[in-house]
Amino acid sequence: MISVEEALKIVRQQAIELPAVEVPLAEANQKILREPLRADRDFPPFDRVTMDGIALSFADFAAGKRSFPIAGVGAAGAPQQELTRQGHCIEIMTGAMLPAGTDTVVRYEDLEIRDQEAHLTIDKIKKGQNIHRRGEDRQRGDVIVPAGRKIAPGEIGVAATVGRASLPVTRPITALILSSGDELVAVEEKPLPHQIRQSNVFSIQALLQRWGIRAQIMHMPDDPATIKKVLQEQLPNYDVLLLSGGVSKGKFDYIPDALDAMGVKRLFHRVAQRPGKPFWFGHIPGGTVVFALPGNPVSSLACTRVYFGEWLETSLGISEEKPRAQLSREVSFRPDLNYFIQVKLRSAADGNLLADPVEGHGSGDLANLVDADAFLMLPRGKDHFAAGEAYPVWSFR
Ligand SMILES: Nc1nc2c(c(=O)[nH]1)N[C@H]1C(S)=C(S)[C@@H](COP(=O)(O)OP(=O)(O)OC[C@H]3O[C@@H](n4cnc5c(N)ncnc54)[C@H](O)[C@@H]3O)O[C@H]1N2
Ligand code: MOO
Repeated sequence: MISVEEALKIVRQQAIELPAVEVPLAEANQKILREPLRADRDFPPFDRVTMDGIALSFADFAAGKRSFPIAGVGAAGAPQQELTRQGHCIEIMTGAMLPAGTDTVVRYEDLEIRDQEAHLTIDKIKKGQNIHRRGEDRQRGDVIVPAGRKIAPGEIGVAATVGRASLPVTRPITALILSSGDELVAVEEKPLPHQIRQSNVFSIQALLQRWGIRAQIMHMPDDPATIKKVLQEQLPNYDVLLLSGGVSKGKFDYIPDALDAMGVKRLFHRVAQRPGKPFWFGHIPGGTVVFALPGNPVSSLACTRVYFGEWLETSLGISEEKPRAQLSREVSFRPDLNYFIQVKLRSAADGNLLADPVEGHGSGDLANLVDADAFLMLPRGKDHFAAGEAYPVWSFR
């Protein structure tokens, strides 16, 4: 049995390289950008008026002028106007190019217009006011978004503004979620007294959607020959297989042997943690990575969130230190295991993230997951955890 830290390290070492694919802008959100986005023009591309009002020359104001005959009107989207008559102004709208021959904009709220003339109603204006200067934000040729960045609404807006209708992004992972167990029946079926409905595969599929993965689902009976056949057929088709159930010590727990027989190399089996102790992890060298998750619903969800999440984020180059949350009350846990305790998260008045333990009835209690938001990792080596102590947290909401 290995420690959580060793297990995480091994999982990270199996990160894979994914190719880049071109996707339409509308599908790029949350994916990883593979090439830098550069400014094709200055940001903004011209001296942009930021208030509806009049554009004038500050020198006229400084010379004492307070009334300005209107020489023209400029809308956003119209070519640049030019003020040629000294002491005049041009009515100008937000988003328009600043007219040539002007350097200052006064908003409508600070003037009155009578007889085609604008009369200022304020005494103080600043030279250059209400203008967003050309190139003030970024210069043409600047890298605005570096390669490797996770795309979010800001990056989408920049891509659009520099004229990219499609973007090169990391191809999404292909994943198959495979359950096993003769007690499991389809969701649509009415279980007999000794049966239960499939649920893990759907929870795991939903969890994977947080990373934009559309995983397939399949079920296998507890029959070694069938399991091997399904594995043989499916292993070459996916980057990842997530198996649920059949990895502990039961007489019908065939998964580890079947994986071994199909050439999947075991990298570890059993981790010093609860839930999820019987977790099995391996790979086909240079090929498919396999997460064989313990069948209990809380265990399979916790292992997917923590280990699959870490593997995926490392593969995508976006693995980060996990956020931490503070226990809101004391907890005792005696076994010499890391404890991924279920918690509800809330933010305290001082801004700290607080974790309210919601322990439930063990790793088979799938109803408890609806009362929780996250797994908080309490470390081994102590059995009493005081209120206020902070630990890493993995949200599954
Ligand atoms: N002698 C031992 N027994 C067990 C150990 C152990 O160390 N020694 N570990 C326990 C722990 S911890 C866990 S977790 C489970 C994991 O066992 P398996 O991975 O072999 O899972 P199964 O036995 O197939 O299933 C466990 C439990 O979960 C239900 N299940 C399974 N798949 C699904 C599914 N797709 N949807 C809903 N529910 C599912 C299954 O019916 C069982 O009730 O082993 C302990 N035993
Ligand atoms: O992995 Mo088991 O989850 O401790 O019941």
